[in-house]
Amino acid sequence: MGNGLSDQTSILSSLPSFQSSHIVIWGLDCGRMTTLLYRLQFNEFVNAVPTKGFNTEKIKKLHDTMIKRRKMLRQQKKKR
Ligand SMILES: Nc1nc2c(ncn2[C@@H]2O[C@H](COP(=O)(O)OP(=O)(O)OP(=O)(O)O)[C@@H](O)[C@H]2O)c(=O)[nH]1
Ligand SMILES: [Mg+2]
Repeated sequence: MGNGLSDQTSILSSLPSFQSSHIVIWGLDCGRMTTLLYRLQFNEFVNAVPTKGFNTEKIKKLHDTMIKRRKMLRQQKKKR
């Protein structure tokens, strides 16, 4: 999942538009949850070590992505 998450924008753009939200990623050991979290946060592959407890990150990229997508949609509408 970490390496395979090549088109992050398409995944994020399928989420509903929101100002902020809490998202819990929960799964089996070595399920690549940490890899996914840091891929979303830093937009790069981080070689994660097994998590003790839990990781938490505030990701502003989601909102940025929504803004970019809205701008793109507005531009597309104007062209029509
Ligand atoms: N081959 C391969 N390995 C990956 C990929 N994504 C992540 N990994 C590796 O899989 C291992 C587990 O990833 P983690 O993100 O630590 O998994 P986790 O779900 O957080 O696991 P725990 O913290 O132990 O519960 C790490 O060694 C990663 O480097 C991938 O796309 N391909
Ligand atoms: Mg982990």
